[in-house]
Amino acid sequence: MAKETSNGNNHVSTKPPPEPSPFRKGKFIQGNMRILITGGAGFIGSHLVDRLLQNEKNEVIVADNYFTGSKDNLKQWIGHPRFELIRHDVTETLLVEVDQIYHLACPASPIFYKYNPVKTIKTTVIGTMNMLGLAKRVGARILLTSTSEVYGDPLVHPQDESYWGNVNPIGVRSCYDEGKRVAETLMFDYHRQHGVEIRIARIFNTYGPRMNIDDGRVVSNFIAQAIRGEDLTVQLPGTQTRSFCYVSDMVDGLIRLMEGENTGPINIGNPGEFTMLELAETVKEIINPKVNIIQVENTPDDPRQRKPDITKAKELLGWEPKVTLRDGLPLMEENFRTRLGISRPE
Ligand SMILES: NC(=O)c1ccc[n+]([C@@H]2O[C@H](COP(=O)([O-])OP(=O)(O)OC[C@H]3O[C@@H](n4cnc5c(N)ncnc54)[C@H](O)[C@@H]3O)[C@@H](O)[C@H]2O)c1
Ligand SMILES: O=C(O)[C@H]1O[C@H](OP(=O)(O)OP(=O)(O)OC[C@H]2O[C@@H](n3ccc(=O)[nH]c3=O)[C@H](O)[C@@H]2O)[C@H](O)[C@@H](O)[C@@H]1O
Repeated sequence: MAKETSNGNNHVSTKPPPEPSPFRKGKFIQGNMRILITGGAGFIGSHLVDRLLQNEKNEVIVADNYFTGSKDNLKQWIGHPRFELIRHDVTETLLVEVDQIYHLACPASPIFYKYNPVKTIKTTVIGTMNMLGLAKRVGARILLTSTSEVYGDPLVHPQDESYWGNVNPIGVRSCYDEGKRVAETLMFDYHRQHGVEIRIARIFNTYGPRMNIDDGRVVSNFIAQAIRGEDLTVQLPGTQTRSFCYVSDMVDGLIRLMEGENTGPINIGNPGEFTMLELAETVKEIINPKVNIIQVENTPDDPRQRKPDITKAKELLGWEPKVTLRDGLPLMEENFRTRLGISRPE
């Protein structure tokens, strides 16, 4: 019987987990932990690489198609003996021998995931199926970075993991929301049917250094606009809320989830909740008090409120975020100023 790691009886696998590599069972010498990170050239993935490679017992392989990520995010590791970078699209089969898989590959910013919605669905569905097939073959544990978007435009506030969501199945965001919902389903089906060891993180808006400057997400937009002295574009109505988690806290939560005994899904996010107007005011105050805040049209199906209930993460992972928005914004500002080549006025 597989270990009881899940949150409901019908979610617990009746199959033993697939056998890990014989290398893992070596009596005298245990090899390094080999970790695959799909989407590791992206924003969260590259910070995860940094953290995992601090442990000398870890080897990291990144597989990424560079759609929204870049080699630049990993330049400090290229040529390192415990690091390998593969240009690979997860919608194709990948044959590697690994012990753990952090499966992040997927465009995350709405403007990027809506750019080619069919490809986004292929990435979430076929990509996740491919990674689960790999996990099954090599006996690896796999963690999926799911999203708070599985809750859609939530009718429950704050959102806890038992909420099934309020998602438009045919809207312009559905390629991502529904794609991630199917990815979660696939994870639990491979767990129940094949015993694959799974972990699911439901990530809430995360920000920090290395986000693409023209990424389109709200924190990167406002910071780049404030540094350039442009208007901060608050999309209507401006009263919609989000909860923003600094990337170092996120990486810490993901590793704890991977190393722990719970399948999830577990919300990982910062419960501090802000309206977009409040966020704009805060960015203005901290980065450039001279800029104007303007209101612009929004896109369809934008969720009106979002705030994680992180009781499970606290209890099961001993995790809670440490970095407040006011502490995180200046860290991101510094990184954006360097990349934009605009220093802080004296
Ligand atoms: N940042 C957030 O606020 C947030 C919130 C919820 C969930 N997530 C999830 O976390 C993960 C990482 O998000 P991020 O913010 O770092 O985004 P990101 O866009 O910076 O990173 C995604 C990475 O995946 C790669 N990728 C995309 N499609 C691929 C494919 N078909 N094959 C291989 N690689 C592919 C991209 O090139 C990029 O490097 C995503 O799965 C996203 O859905 C992020
Ligand atoms: O937490 C999550 O689960 C999701 O968070 C974000 O999705 P979203 O919250 O829509 O991200 P943004 O594009 O940053 O939008 C946040 C809010 O800011 C507003 N916004 C955005 C950009 C802008 O310039 N101005 C502005 O007011 C949007 O209307 C929206 O209400 C991520 O990009 C998704 O990948 C992720 O899954």
